[in-house]
Amino acid sequence: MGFGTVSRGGSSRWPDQRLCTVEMGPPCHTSCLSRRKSSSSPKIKVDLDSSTGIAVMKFQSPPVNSLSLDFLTEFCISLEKLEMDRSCRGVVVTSALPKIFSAGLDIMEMYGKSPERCGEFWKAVQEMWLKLYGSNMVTIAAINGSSPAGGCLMALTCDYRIMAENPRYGIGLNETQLGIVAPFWFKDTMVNTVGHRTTELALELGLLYSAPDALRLAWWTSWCRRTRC
Ligand SMILES: CCCCCCCCCCC/C=C/C(=O)SCCNC(=O)CCNC(=O)[C@H](O)C(C)(C)COP(=O)(O)OP(=O)(O)OC[C@H]1O[C@@H](n2cnc3c(N)ncnc32)[C@H](O)[C@@H]1OP(=O)(O)O
Repeated sequence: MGFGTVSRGGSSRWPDQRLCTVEMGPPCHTSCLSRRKSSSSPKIKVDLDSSTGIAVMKFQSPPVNSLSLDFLTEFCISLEKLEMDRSCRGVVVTSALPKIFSAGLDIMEMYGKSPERCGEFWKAVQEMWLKLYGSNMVTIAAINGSSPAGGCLMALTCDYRIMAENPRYGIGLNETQLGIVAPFWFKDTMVNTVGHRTTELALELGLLYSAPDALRLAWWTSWCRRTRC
């Protein structure tokens, strides 16, 4: 898989060349197996291959990988651990569930909760964004399913995006369709990737894009024809 250039950088872990290639090669032989580190929390599984420096973080929170307080907390802890592991240079975030990358913020977290709990949840959403956006590692979203609203934010916050091509999968900040205004920093993250005009239209109409449509609008430089990638 090949990826395009980005405007961010400044970390020693970024490759010298601005064009970065990630090889997802055949299964390793025995000597390589010892270089693999796995860790699993209830909602997130992480596999780090120290020989390549690439970690794969898989979301495993059925039914839809919604971003609950628990999920976000586990996500931040997993990212921090990788951040502290000097053998890790890049992380691929993806889903272990069929058809869904992430359904976005957990709606149940925003209903009938105490002000304290709401505050804690909202802080965790912001923390996820800050940690992912500010990561020293190369971050890649392998979007193997639908990714509305907060799921889209997470993908946009990564340095690169690859999406599986399937007409049933949509990605976008569709909050308007839900009667919610996307927070300004959701909007800014989208502007940084696809520009003002596309963002304006997408947010006004609450659009969800298919992989080829999103590619045309420069959401990413690659998409994957397999339904699972
Ligand atoms: C306290 C906060 C203070 C701050 C206040 C400001 C708040 C502003 C927030 C603004 C930003 C908002 C960002 C968001 O991300 S809001 C969430 C937006 N996401 C959605 O609306 C997704 C809706 N879901 C879907 O479109 C589909 O479910 C999906 C395409 C993801 C999957 O479709 P599928 O047909 O496969 O599955 P189902 O629809 O049958 O769903 C299966 C079960 O999953 C539950 N579900 C779905 N989405 C969510 C979700 N986001 N949170 C929690 N639960 C979710 C769904 O209800 C089904 O459950 P049941 O099986 O129990 O019925």
